[in-house]
Amino acid sequence: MKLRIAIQKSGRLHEDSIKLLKECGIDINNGVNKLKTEATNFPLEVFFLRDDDIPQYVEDGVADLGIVGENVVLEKNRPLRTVEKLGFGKCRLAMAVPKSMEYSSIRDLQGQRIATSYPVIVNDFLRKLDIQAEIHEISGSVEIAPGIGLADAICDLVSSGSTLFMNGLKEVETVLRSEAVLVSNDKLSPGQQQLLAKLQFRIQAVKKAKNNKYVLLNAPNDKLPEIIGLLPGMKSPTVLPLAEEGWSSVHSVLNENDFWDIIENLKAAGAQGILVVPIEKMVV
Ligand SMILES: Nc1ncnc2c1ncn2[C@@H]1O[C@H](COP(=O)(O)OP(=O)(O)OP(=O)(O)O)[C@@H](O)[C@H]1O
Ligand SMILES: O=P(O)(O)OC[C@H]1O[C@H](OP(=O)(O)OP(=O)(O)O)[C@H](O)[C@@H]1O
Ligand SMILES: [Mg+2]
Repeated sequence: MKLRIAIQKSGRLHEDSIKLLKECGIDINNGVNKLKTEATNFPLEVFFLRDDDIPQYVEDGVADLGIVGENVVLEKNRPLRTVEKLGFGKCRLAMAVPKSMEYSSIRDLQGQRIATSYPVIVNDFLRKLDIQAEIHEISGSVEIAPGIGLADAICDLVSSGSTLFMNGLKEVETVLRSEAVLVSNDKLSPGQQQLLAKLQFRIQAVKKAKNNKYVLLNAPNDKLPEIIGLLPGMKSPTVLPLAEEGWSSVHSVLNENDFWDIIENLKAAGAQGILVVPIEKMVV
């Protein structure tokens, strides 16, 4: 018994998808131009596909799992289960118009021509806002559309915004925020569900580790109560005596989100020699 997972053959999600499997301790040899491969140390077969085709393959049961952007999952509108958000491929689907266009609200798109590769999502978005617009579906290079007179506005994926900028466009509405997700169908056998649970457990440990840092610092013993009060830790911080009398080493785990604030406070409270170390896996 095994699981079959579909990942992007090439493009924005390809490398991060492979990296995630590797970080989960799954070794796959992805030879150039090889469209199918087996993991050597986990019952997993990997298919390399165009991302647009992944939802359909998973729905049909040709693959049991897929790694794909939420934007594609929504656009393809297939009955898939989102197992886990993966924290990469973060982007937004946004409306953009030429820089010179005066834009004050979504009403300004009434009656306009909008070019997009996401007609389903855009239609749905506009319908809910009661805006009628003409949607032109194009499969790529969407940002060029206003410049060549094909459309008045576009709706496409944005992350840094540099593609919009280079094409003389400005972002005016966020339609959707997206990241890569692990999806599955509901056809998994009990044995496959167990394998999926095992994979999900590893993914969660990798994700948690990425969001946290291991922090070591030295503190004079009289400052310990204040410093320990600043540190969350997995249970509580570890305190070990230093060779030098009156000093201790304090170890803890900090979340990426409040990391800088806590570090500043630790320093102000008298912590010295603060070391911050990445965590490889984290199981709580
Ligand atoms: N600029 C970006 N920053 C971050 N994530 C992005 C960006 N652009 C796209 N993505 C995410 O990566 C996914 C794949 O993007 P990519 O541009 O590689 O797709 P594609 O050209 O349709 O590839 P394919 O050849 O597989 O059809 C998108 O569906 C989206 O979820
Ligand atoms: O805001 P930015 O950082 O500039 O990113 C946005 C661009 O990235 C994606 O295309 P990609 O580069 O993946 O190429 P593609 O057109 O081949 O899909 C997307 O379709 C935008 O064109
Ligand atoms: Mg595609």
